[in-house]
Amino acid sequence: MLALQTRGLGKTFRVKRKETGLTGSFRSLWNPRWETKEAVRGIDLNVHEGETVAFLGPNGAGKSTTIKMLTGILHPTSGEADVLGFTPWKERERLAYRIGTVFGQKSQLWYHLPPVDTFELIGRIYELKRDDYTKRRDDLIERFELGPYLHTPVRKLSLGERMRCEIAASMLHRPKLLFMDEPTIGLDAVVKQRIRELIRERNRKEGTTVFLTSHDAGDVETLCSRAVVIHHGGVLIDEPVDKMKREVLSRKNVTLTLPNVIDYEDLPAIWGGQWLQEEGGKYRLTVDLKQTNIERVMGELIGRVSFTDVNVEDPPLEEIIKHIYGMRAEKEGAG
Ligand SMILES: Nc1ncnc2c1ncn2[C@@H]1O[C@H](COP(=O)(O)OP(=O)(O)OP(=O)(O)O)[C@@H](O)[C@H]1O
Repeated sequence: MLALQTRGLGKTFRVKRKETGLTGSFRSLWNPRWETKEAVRGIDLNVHEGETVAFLGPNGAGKSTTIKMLTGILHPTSGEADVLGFTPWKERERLAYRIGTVFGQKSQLWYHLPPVDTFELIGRIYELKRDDYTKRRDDLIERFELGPYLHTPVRKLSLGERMRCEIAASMLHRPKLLFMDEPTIGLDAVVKQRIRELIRERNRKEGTTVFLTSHDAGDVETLCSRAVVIHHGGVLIDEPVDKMKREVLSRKNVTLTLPNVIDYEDLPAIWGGQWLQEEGGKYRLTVDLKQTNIERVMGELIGRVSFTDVNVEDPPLEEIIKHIYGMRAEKEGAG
């Protein structure tokens, strides 16, 4: 069964045209000129119940605008969407009972209240039966380990603590479909990983469909089974994450901080690795995990370079997407 379907979904904004110079600024104040901006241009998507979909793309690609249309916050300019049997912008309230939303950059918890009070309010807003609500709340508190800060006002929580509460709150009414816009933004690696596990667990245990945007390749790799990449408002790639992993997610960036700035030529050749740009005393090595593994690379580095700090992470998603374009263009050229 489909949880979500769109056909030609598009959104155009009307924006004031920027005029140059002082005279232009005054003119646009009294007599603004308008132009249209196509944020989303005809997206076709099918998401099945229980799927975990990463909705990716560079800054300004149209991800948030699409999520806003799918949750009923924005009216589209063109096209259709069906989310759990509802047309989001026409049946927003009814849809709200069936979906959960998490916006990493915007808190949905009451800032001055402790999370436990927000949970209580949500329970009442969604008219949850008392026994069901208590059981569900206590289960989420236990799984998300919220006990220690349940009674602390949200404004005093760390970002990681708040995000766990945000996600638990979005799940209180057992939504069938979760929309998450950058749920791990700004979190440290350990908290990110824990949050991914918790979302994945809900997907496995309750079959919750997850539709997530992120700039973090780790979110895609550990959480999602399918990746949809959009660019300039249209779908470019729609494929299983496993395929993407085989092609491009098999790389890691190792950043070393050296005590002194040295010449690139003095850096040792590392099997399966390639040295990239330098910033100050930082040197980046891109490692192809199809050829080697991090343990081996670290072994080689420790014996041959003296460094003061090391950091191993996924390449930025923008880099991965660029790499995909490059590979596809090469293939098409060769074919
Ligand atoms: N209310 C608005 N009025 C005018 N233009 C808008 C509005 N909202 C978004 N846009 C424009 O639409 C385009 C898509 O924006 P959107 O926020 O959907 O991108 P995004 O993929 O979510 O980007 P990011 O990764 O930076 O959050 C951008 O060019 C943006 O400037």
